[in-house]
Amino acid sequence: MDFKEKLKARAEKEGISLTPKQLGQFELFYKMLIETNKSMNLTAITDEDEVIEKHFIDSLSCRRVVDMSQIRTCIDVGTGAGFPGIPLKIVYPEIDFVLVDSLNKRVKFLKDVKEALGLEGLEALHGRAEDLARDKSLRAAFDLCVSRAVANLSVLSEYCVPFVRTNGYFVSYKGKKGLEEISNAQNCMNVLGCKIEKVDDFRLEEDEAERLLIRIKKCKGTPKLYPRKAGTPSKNPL
Ligand SMILES: C[S@@+](CC[C@H](N)C(=O)[O-])C[C@H]1O[C@@H](n2cnc3c(N)ncnc32)[C@H](O)[C@@H]1O
Repeated sequence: MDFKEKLKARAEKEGISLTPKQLGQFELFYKMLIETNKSMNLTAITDEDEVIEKHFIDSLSCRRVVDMSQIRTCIDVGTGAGFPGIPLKIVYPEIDFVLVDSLNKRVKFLKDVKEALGLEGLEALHGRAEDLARDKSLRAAFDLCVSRAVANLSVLSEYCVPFVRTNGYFVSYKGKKGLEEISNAQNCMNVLGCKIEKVDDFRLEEDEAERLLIRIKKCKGTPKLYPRKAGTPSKNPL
């Protein structure tokens, strides 16, 4: 089977039906990822099957805990090479996405991906979450924030929750260590005015690793103090 056939079949098992256009966009993204990875550190995962499973299918898993048909705006914090943001944008083109990363060369790669794939309604922004969350056009502006492999849950919630509108969601993609992080995050949830509403524990078909999706609901406006200045959340987690 070629790349598109494999991805189509794998997505169908997850209940996702991909159009020829979407399959073409995934294939082009895969090619750009592998080509650019030769000169820039984007990902340690390069095998075709593994990219499909651990990057593409994994990125789409937030639909397990959020009704994506209710989402109009989404921000991906610490997106790196575009995970989970780019796969989500391909599958949900009607949602406006902002992808944020503190490494400019990765943001430049994402701008090239946007152009090549013809992704309308997607902006790649260079900056630290702690600084960008103070920008009036971004603060409390999103129905959903997603983030994978960026920081522990308390630190990450301080980065992410300020971007979410009241009653919106932050979904944190975690491995099995996520459970311990949840038990240490209660103070942080209280301070930020949010709560852990749902935890989904699952495995992907082609990967043994335990995965955890943590859905956090923002219950009220984030106090102005948060996020604290760049570097403070990770040095001194809430
Ligand atoms: C381990 S990578 C994960 C990338 C991607 N989310 C994934 O799952 O493949 C973490 C990324 O978060 C970015 N990052 C770390 N701290 C950040 C911050 N405070 N604000 C914005 N981006 C940050 C890094 O530059 C890096 O690209």
